[in-house]
Amino acid sequence: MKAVSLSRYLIEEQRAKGKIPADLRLLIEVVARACKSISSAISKGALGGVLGNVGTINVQGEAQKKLDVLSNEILLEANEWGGHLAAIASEEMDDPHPIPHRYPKGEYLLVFDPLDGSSNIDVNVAVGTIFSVLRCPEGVTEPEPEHFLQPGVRQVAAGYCIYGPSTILVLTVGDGTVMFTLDRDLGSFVLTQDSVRIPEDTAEFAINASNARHWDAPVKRYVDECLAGKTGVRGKDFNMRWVASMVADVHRILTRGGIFMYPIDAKCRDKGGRLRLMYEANPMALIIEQAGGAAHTGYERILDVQPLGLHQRISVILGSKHEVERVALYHREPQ
Ligand SMILES: O=P(O)(O)OC[C@H]1O[C@](O)(COP(=O)(O)O)[C@@H](O)[C@@H]1O
Repeated sequence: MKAVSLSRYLIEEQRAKGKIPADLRLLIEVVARACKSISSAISKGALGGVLGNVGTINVQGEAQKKLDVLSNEILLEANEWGGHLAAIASEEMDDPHPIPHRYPKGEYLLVFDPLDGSSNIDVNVAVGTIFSVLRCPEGVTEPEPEHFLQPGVRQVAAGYCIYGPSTILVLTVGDGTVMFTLDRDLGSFVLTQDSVRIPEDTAEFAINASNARHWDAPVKRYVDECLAGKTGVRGKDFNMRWVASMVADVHRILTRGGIFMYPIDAKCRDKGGRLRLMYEANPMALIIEQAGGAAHTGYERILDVQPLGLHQRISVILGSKHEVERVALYHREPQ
C-alpha cells in the first residue's frame, strides 16, 4: 500500500468531507514542519548544546530549559508569517504573541505548549509539543487574551507531537484521531494509524503517587480500589505507569488504553489544579474523546469548561471511558 503523507491525508479529508478548509490545512502543515525542527534539535542532545536550563523563569513560575525556549522560538517563527493566524498563545509566554504587522493575518488562533514534560529532557525521556487551534472571533483584528478564552468544544483542531524513540504526530480535526510517524529519510510524516480507538476498559492507571497524602477522597478511593487488585471490589489486578510527560502518558493510553489523572488536590487547590486548561487539558481532551475515550475534571467534562484565564490550571482525569466515568461517579457520591 502507498504511504499516505500528512499533506495527502489533509487534502483527501478536505476533498472527501470538506472538513478542513485550505488555510487550516496549511496551518497544520506549518505546525508539523516546526515539530520536525524541534525533533531534530532534541535528537542532537548534548551534542547540540541544547540540554540544561537557561536561567530564566516562565509565566508558570518554572525554570525554563534551553529546549523550552528554542521550541517556543521555532513554533513562533514558523507560524507568524503564513497568513493563517490572527495571534498565538504559548504556555511559555505571559501574553499572546501578535502577528507582526508586516505579515497578513488569518482567521485562526494557535495555542501551544512548545515542550511538555521538559523536566524529562535532560534524562532522555520522551517529551512533546501540544497544540490547539481555535477560530478568532469574527471582526477581531487584534486579538486580546479574552478572545482565546473559548471552551475546548470550540477547537477546530488539536494535536501533539511526541519526541520519543520515533517522532509521532497525533492529530484530530474533529473527525477521529490519527497518527503519523516521521520518516526521517523522506523528511515527512506518514500515516501509521487511522481511526485510533481507546479500549473502554483498562487495568492500568497513571498518577503521581507522591501526591497521595494530598488527594481528595474520590481519587483516594479509586486508587485504593486499583491497588487492592483481585482481592478488592474491582476483582482484577491493576498495573501503574507514570512517565511524568503528559504526552507520553497520553500516548500510552491511545496505544493500549488506561487512565491518566492529575486531579486537583490539597497541594494545588489554590491554583485550580496542576495542568493547564488551554495548553494541555483541552487539546488532549479533544484527542482522547475523538478516539472514543473520556476527559473529565471529576466534576464536569473538560471540553465544556469556560476558560477564565489564558494560563488557567485544571483537574485532569482522562482515558478509557468506563474508568473515567467511574472516577466521575465517585466525585458525585458522598464519601
Ligand atoms: O512532576 P510531576 O508531578 O510528575 O508532573 C508531571 C506533569 O507535569 C508536566 O510535565 C507538565 O509540566 P511542564 O509543561 O512544565 O513540563 C506534565 O507533562 C506531566 O504530566
